[in-house]
Amino acid sequence: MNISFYKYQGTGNDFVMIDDRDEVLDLSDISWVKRLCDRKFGIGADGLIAIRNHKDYDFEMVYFNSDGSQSMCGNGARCAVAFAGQLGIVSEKTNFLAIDGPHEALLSDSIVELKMGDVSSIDVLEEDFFVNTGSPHHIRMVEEIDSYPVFEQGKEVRYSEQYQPAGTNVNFIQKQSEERIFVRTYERGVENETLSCGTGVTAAALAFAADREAATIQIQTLGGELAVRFEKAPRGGYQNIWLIGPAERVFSGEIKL
Ligand SMILES: N[C@H](CCC[C@H](N)C(=O)O)C(=O)O
Repeated sequence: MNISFYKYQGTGNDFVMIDDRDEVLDLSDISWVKRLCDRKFGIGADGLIAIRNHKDYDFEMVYFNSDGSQSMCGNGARCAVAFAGQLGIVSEKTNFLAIDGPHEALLSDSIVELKMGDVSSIDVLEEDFFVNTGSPHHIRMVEEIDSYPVFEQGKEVRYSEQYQPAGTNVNFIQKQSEERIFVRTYERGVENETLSCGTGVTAAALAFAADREAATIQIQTLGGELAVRFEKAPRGGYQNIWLIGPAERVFSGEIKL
């Protein structure tokens, strides 16, 4: 069976996007997901997203990491909103469903503002932090982030005993100012450093500015610039968390499944 696909990227986190509203894809068999994401034998991507109809929302996004595992993906969700705009499913505002629940998003030109789920707590782990922003994230503040061994250190934390069996994503942060951080991420399910991670920079911004009533943090990643806005919730935790940045179509094609 041949299928059409689009390739999108959000600050260098890249995805195969498929309009599966006619539900022809077998989402229970992940072998084709891994092949399409393979950078030598397939299209090549950090992840793959299938868009499906849903009776209660504009659309549903089903996200797969390149190893076939599923999770919430912030950059992928921003790209899904841009793709839904391209398909004419949404215009400026949308409500869609992802694995971690419903999300609101705003689309203007190639900028997508994505409302993330509320965060109930930030766990302090000696020098580090842990935050779940729809997917799990370990956060470590470092100096000299340019030369930091992200792959080696990220892999060690991702497979450490404390996170077995599910594992975690691992984000390294360097403070650049009170309002700006540089974030590099080792991503679970990609099992490598990615150029950016949407749920990761959201977790990093919350951990960095955890004591503020409200904040907008600019985040530099290897793949481009993102911003995260949030406020403290009255009964603890954080709410009105928005992930903001570009989402762009790179190319389209057809491939044999
Ligand atoms: N690898 C992550 C999911 C994708 C996260 C990242 N691509 C994002 O933009 O949030 C995980 O397995 O939890």
